Amino acid sequence: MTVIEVQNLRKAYGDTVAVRDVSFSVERGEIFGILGPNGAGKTTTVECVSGLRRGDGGTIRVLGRAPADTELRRLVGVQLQESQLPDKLSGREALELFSSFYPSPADWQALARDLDVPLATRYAKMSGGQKQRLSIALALVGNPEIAILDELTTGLDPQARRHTWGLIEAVRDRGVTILLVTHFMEEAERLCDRLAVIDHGAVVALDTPAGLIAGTSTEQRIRFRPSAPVDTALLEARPEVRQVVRHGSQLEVVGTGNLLHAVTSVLAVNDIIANDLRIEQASLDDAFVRLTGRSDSGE
Ligand SMILES: Nc1ncnc2c1ncn2[C@@H]1O[C@H](COP(=O)(O)OP(=O)(O)OP(=O)(O)O)[C@@H](O)[C@H]1O
Repeated sequence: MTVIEVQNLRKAYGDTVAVRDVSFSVERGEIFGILGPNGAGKTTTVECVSGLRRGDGGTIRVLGRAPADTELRRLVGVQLQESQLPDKLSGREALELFSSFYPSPADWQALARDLDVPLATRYAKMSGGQKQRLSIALALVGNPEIAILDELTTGLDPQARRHTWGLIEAVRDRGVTILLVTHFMEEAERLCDRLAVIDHGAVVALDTPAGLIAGTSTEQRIRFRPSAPVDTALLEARPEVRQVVRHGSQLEVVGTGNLLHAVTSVLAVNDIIANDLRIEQASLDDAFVRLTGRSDSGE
């Protein structure tokens, strides 16, 4: 069942067209990612879905309603990139206050424990990571059906980031649908069921992480140190092999299909052992570069 439907969304700020043409739909229970370089229009898109901004064109439906529908405040939890709270509010006060807005809130103490939110610290005194963890907890405290998380792990150290991924998966396992904006390829690959790659205000690809990677290249590279000299013509004679390159004592074989089987069977017939064998395949980074022409996501 579709819970978020965005069709031909457009939004400009004066002369700057932030979102040119964005369409995607999110199914109940999935973690749907929006990935793209800086300034691609990701935040503007999710702000329109959250009802915080109005698009100039296109349609958005969240649980069948228009984003501004007040009923959605109860059903959708939002964690935004730069949430600002009053400086004097402590973690405990913020969680207590927010949970009082909802008819059946989550156990905020358990959330604070899971996310390591400092309860006694005032907002102004919190580190960037602590503020971030508090804002994630606030997005989840109302027990929402949908959680919208923008750059949820930016500013967290790698360990805290991995811990947060586990928490997000646990939230999804409770049936919450998650719309996630991220810069991090590893995060997108690990967490998202499907991804929309946005560039210059438009969706340039929409697929599973594995589908995006497969669309990039089916080519593989195998590197190894042969235990004895190899007649490279024997490898090149195999249809799976496109190229064999020597790098000192190492051989690199580039090809497609069941390349590993092709290489190991040639070596086995010739009593050669492949030492230090490594296989390289296309990654989500490669897919991102192909789709956006940029070498990183702007971290
Ligand atoms: N309030 C605003 N007023 C004017 N221009 C804006 C505003 N917010 C965003 N923009 C511009 O709109 C474009 C898209 O911005 P947006 O924040 O949606 O992108 P983003 O993909 O989320 O980027 P980032 O990864 O840097 O957060 C950018 O050119 C940005 O400078």
